[in-house]
Amino acid sequence: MARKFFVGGNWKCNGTTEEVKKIVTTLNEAEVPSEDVVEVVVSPPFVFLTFVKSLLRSDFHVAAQNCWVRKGGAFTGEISAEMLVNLSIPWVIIGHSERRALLNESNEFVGDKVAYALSQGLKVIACIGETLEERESGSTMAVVAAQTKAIAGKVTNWDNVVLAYEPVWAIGTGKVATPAQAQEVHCELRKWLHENVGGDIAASTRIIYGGSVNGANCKELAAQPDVDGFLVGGASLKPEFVDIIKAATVKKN
Ligand SMILES: O=C(CO)COP(=O)(O)O
Repeated sequence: MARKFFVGGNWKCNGTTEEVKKIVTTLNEAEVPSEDVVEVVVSPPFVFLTFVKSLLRSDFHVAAQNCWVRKGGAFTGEISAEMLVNLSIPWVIIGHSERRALLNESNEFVGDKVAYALSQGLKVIACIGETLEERESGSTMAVVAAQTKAIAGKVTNWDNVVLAYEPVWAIGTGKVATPAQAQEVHCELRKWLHENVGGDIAASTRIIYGGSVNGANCKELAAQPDVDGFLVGGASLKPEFVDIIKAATVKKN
């Protein structure tokens, strides 16, 4: 089954109103492959979500960077999945390594969040990835399999899930995984899905790569058979994000 190329821009905790307008203007003026070829989703901080949604071209979509694990209520500072649905925000990023590390989000908690967000009708970019220590000790696959298992155990319908492999050592470091390193893990993850979830789901679920992706390295990564797109941090705030979107055409050659 064909997997449509997916490019997400995770703006993290960045931007002023002026900067946000500038990024959106650049995206709106860009000539990129059609929606049939590439799915583009940008993820501004919560406070800019509706603003970006109102300005953004209609073939690009928005994602929140997080949401609460259950129904909203007395949870000061949290944003619920129901609120995102109410505002017609279609996507949410869950389990980013920055939240796992800095806010102690466990595999279990991330799995619960993914399940709840899906149950409310959101589409989810679920993030996994190993630290440098884990890679160097040879436990990369064990770590990402455990993270994926915690998610897979609670997901009944994979149609609205994109799996983002983001090695922690590659995030914000300029130290991108080599195409071979990315392909190896993506291929293993697809095998894991095949064995533990099902062949059809393994074949149809997009597994995207994140970690120091930029305009210069995106094409080689995109050419890998199991790399179905990207989740981009720093470079998604810059005009080169457009070049990363265009890397989708590599798949058609
Ligand atoms: O964390 C990331 C995307 O979610 C990747 O960040 P960088 O592209 O800045 O390395």
